[in-house]
Amino acid sequence: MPVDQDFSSVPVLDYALTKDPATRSEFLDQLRDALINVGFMYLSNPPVSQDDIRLVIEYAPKLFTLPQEKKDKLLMRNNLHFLGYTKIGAEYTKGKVDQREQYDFATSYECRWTPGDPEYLKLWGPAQWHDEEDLPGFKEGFLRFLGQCEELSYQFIDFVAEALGLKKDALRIFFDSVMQHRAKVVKYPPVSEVDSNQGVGPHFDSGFLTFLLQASSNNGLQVQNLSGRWIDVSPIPGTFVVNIGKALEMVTNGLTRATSHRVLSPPTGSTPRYSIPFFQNIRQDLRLKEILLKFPSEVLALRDKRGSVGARDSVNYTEYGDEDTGYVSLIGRIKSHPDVAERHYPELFRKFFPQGIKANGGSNSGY
Ligand SMILES: O=C(O)CCC(=O)C(=O)O
Ligand SMILES: [Fe+2]
Repeated sequence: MPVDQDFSSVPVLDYALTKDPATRSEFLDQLRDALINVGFMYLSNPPVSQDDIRLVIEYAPKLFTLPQEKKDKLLMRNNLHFLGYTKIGAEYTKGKVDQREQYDFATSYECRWTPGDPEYLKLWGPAQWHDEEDLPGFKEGFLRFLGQCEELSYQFIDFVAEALGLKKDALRIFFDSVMQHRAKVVKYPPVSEVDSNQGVGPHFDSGFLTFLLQASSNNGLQVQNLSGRWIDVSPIPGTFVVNIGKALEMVTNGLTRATSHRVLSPPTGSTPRYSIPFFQNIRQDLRLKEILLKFPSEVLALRDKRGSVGARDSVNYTEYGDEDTGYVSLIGRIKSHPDVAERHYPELFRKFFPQGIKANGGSNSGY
């Protein structure tokens, strides 16, 4: 694509347009363009209660001001499902330490792994929560918020199918009737308080769609355009930022773009930045290469007009296609959280960290 047609800002799509038959196709046209050419968009007027959005944003800083020993009780290192609290310094992207503190939560789910099953079934299981008296109302409010994000993620995937010229329910084959999706609450301290400005290093998300709430007014999130330039995604109150993961890019044959993104730490003297991403998972037992979706030629022509996207700073998900999606996700988690892997997945840990954690660090985020 000629550089003058490359994106220099992230488009804003208004979900209210989907409600009226007269404006629905306008939404689908904007969505198609954003999916193919940008890979990122803001979504205004999302079907998620603004009261619940305000509620989870209000709780975000409180999760981190709890005494350290309370946070440590929920350490992800002690959790088979990679759920819980991660201190600064324990997470890596492309072998470099990310300067962020975070909790990984998830929608409700009981682990289904039993001996003899694939190990990746251990990835899904119950989240860890603080005692009710330490954060009254948080668990209930956050789960209510996650339920709405989940519903939005299914509605949105149907719009993605339609925008790409597929049947409305064509992408539903990637979901089981019972699924687990994940979400995080993240804190990025100012650069003066941490070791580098790598809030999170350049990466692609791994699943289908990500819905991100920017929970403070700080800049910091950036996406890489087709020519490799970093573009700011400044917070717009009341919106979600929606982006595409590697799995969706793969099943759409590169039609939709998983776009490389990163977060720079807030500058010295700034308040911390907070964010709340929701990650839409897909079934764990699929091999993406075996699933062929057929797109209309006029839609494929739009991809060809865009051209192929050159190498990005991010790591790749080359395993997708040949392995079960659950295994690919597990590898992503192992590389991002080697301390969890060392404890709960010793064989895979040795495979990916033959010299131990310190020698080669982790290698990607993926979430
Ligand atoms: O915090 C953000 O704004 C982005 C986080 C992100 O990209 C991720 O965790 O995958
Ligand atoms: Fe991400």
